[in-house]
Amino acid sequence: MRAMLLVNPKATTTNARTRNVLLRALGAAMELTVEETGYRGHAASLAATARAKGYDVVAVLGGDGTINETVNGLLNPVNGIAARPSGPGDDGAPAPSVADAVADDNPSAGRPAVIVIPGGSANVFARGLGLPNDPVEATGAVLEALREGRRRTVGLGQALWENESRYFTFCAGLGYDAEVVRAVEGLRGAGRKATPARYVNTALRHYVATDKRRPAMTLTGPGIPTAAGIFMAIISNTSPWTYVGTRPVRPTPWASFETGLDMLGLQRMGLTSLMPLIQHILTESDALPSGRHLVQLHDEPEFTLTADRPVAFELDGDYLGERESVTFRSIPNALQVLV
Ligand SMILES: Nc1ncnc2c1ncn2[C@@H]1O[C@H](COP(=O)(O)OP(=O)(O)OP(=O)(O)O)[C@@H](O)[C@H]1O
Repeated sequence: MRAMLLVNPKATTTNARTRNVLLRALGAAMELTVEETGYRGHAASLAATARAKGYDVVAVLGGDGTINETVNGLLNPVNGIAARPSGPGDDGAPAPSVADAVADDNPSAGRPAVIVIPGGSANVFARGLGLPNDPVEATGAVLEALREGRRRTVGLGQALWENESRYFTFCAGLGYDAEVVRAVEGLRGAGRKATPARYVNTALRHYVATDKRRPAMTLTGPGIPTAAGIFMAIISNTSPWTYVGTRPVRPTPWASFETGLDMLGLQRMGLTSLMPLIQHILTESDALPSGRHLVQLHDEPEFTLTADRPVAFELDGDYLGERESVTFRSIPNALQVLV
């Protein structure tokens, strides 16, 4: 089995020691090529190369940002760069190969499988797959999966806007949540670490500044009742949405890698509406949050959020600018993960 290991040396909890442990452990089980990412977007082009060269596996030691780039590289084989597809299942790639054609029913079969070793700050995708949030322990779990030939096929989300599209592994967001991601990215650019406390503090401070009077967004979609007056929306491909330390945060508790996309939209941003919601999503309850100011979707193949002015947009915790319309699609059976 041939594997390419992508290491982001700049990821929050990645260091030379874990890198060496992983190298030795995976190297004993597979024929391993190691590549360090040197800049933003590098993981996407390396993953696209791994797919083009017929690697069986792409392993990632890094955070959710590096995983996201890797997945986009695997699904958009031209240097990992996406063009806006014209219809469902068309990912802007060149004509399908024989392997792709064989894999029609299960598109994941035509691509390298993925190994995820958590090396970032939150590691939501790895933890959502049930891996321990420790790189050495996660390596042990992955080696066991390799020995037992275990792999899981997961669906992905895809966001499409203007002339671009991008896949996401666990979430996307429009509005307040993306404003907080943008603010934390600004702090990281100034040299601060992205700790759970920093996210919570930034969210609390930013709450004062966010627009709580004029909702910008409207939800539409095939078979979905139109809902206007939405301030913020969380789009989920799995649950939990994120973690505060070890505590899972579950605004869309029914979301899963095996179903379509879920969404939670907020039509009120006042504290009296937010406090019970925050309390609910921090519990382990499988019940959906309740309230007349909430717009909820479960297991949907496609929907669109349109805004009457540009709103902040994030995808897998990566800030992607301000947008006025984003369509979200579920891409079933997109990826095989050794887990
Ligand atoms: N050598 C590098 N120097 C600077 N940035 C890099 C380098 N390699 C990758 N990156 C970028 O760093 C970003 C963040 O990395 P990554 O997600 O792996 O770790 P993290 O930020 O610590 O984790 P999390 O995403 O969970 O917060 C990625 O989006 C990637 O584009």
